[in-house]
Amino acid sequence: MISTESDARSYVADLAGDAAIARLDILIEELARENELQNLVAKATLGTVWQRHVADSAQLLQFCEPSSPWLDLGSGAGFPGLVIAAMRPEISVILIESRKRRVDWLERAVASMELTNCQVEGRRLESVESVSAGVISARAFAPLDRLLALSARFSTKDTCWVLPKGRSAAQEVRALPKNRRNMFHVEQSRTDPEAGIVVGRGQWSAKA
Ligand SMILES: C[S@@+](CC[C@H](N)C(=O)[O-])C[C@H]1O[C@@H](n2cnc3c(N)ncnc32)[C@H](O)[C@@H]1O
Repeated sequence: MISTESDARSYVADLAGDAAIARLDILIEELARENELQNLVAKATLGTVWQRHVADSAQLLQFCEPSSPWLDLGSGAGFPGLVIAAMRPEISVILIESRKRRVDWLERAVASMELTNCQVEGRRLESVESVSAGVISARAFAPLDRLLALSARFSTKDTCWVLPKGRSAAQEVRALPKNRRNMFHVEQSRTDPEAGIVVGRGQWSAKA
């Protein structure tokens, strides 16, 4: 379990190296500044930002082979999407976010971090043009059934899903229709012993 800030930083460095750490340091510095102006993350989490946000995002790389495009739904402050883009420059990452101030923040962060593999779709997911996603991630975006209904059209038989879901992960999977829920399983989070990540592969069909 990743239980200190230095553990979290080393964990990310081991997965992605110094260039990624340099980009993430920029993110953390700018996030602290921007959080004074808009509520991007809970203020209390800024002191443990490597554990609560950066490593929490980075761990998704251990559950899914990254492939393009990686769609991050409801990116908000940029987690996990900005972290994945910083750690995997060879993957194209699309951040989908509807709130204007957050879209502006994400665009500034992409520029400051000098990410050339990351694009911000500043609109509601419902109006984003369909693409075949290599990976779909979403942290704190929507209940699982709604998330799947909204994003089914981006999935193919090869799409990998990584959906941090906190304590409700297993319960949300159990609530899916019986004949289709077996494409998902729950992995334990490495940053929070009580949290689960819904992981799956395949195409979700919006119809039963
Ligand atoms: C609770 S925040 C989570 C942000 C980030 N993923 C994180 O974990 O820090 C959810 C974000 O989803 C965005 N959102 C909600 N519904 C959306 C939709 N239909 N399309 C695009 N973005 C949406 C909100 O504006 C908000 O920024």
